[in-house]
Amino acid sequence: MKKILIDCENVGFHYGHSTVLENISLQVRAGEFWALIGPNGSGKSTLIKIILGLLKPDEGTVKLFGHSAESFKQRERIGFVSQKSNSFNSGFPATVLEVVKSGLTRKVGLFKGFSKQDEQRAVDALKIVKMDSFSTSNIGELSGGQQQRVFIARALVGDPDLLIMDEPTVGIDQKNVASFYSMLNDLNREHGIAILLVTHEIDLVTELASHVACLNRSIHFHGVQSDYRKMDDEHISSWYGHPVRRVHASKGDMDK
Ligand SMILES: Nc1ncnc2c1ncn2[C@@H]1O[C@H](COP(=O)(O)OP(=O)(O)OP(=O)(O)O)[C@@H](O)[C@H]1O
Repeated sequence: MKKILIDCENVGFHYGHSTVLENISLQVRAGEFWALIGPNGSGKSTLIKIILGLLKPDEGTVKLFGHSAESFKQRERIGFVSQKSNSFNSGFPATVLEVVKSGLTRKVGLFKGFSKQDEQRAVDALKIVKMDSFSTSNIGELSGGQQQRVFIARALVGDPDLLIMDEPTVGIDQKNVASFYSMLNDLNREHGIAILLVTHEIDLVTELASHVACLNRSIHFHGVQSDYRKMDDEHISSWYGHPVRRVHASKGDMDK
């Protein structure tokens, strides 16, 4: 059995009197690719914040790599990319390489210089996301999709086992979304990095993901992708809160 990286057990969370999450039990294992889907306001970002240790659950427990989330020290084992990463304007004074290296500050220390080896790691991370030819460009001069690739490289530079992403394709134009997902597919299949991806793209991404979790305050389905695909749209619509019709993209669409 593969190692459990994220283990949520009966997690509950409230903002004031409003219950946002209840009874969430979810396990993400090494090498798996999870899509976390659900309608607006269903608690996806809140669950991610709890997993990242930014919010404390009111009920239940979260373990990361077998340790309680509070005592988990090896934060570099988890890379995080949010939906707000791609927001630099053209005047922002940092190169692509500098942005990627900033992902090492937790490891290296804020006031220590970067070594040659750190530099090389940043270049290697940029190669993985196919952005190495932009290393000296100013981050603000890149498109939203390119910036988001750089943020993936920044999340990868610490050599994580797990990448958590909260709607990383927000702001990326539709024609670049498929190639972005294709890159995630490579990260997962070729580099063995486990992925937990929050997304609204219920068609494309569930072709990619090995597992799917459907959230709307509680988990309505979690399991392997093939079982998710067998569910009928009416069933999904009933917990989604509005009609959902999935269009099954072929895997070929992803590789374009
Ligand atoms: N800081 C906060 N204080 C109070 N309520 C909040 C706060 N953040 C989120 N909420 C509420 O909690 C619920 C879940 O929000 P959350 O952002 O987790 O949902 P989501 O599934 O990520 O939504 P979306 O798909 O729209 O990004 C929503 O009703 C939201 O209004």
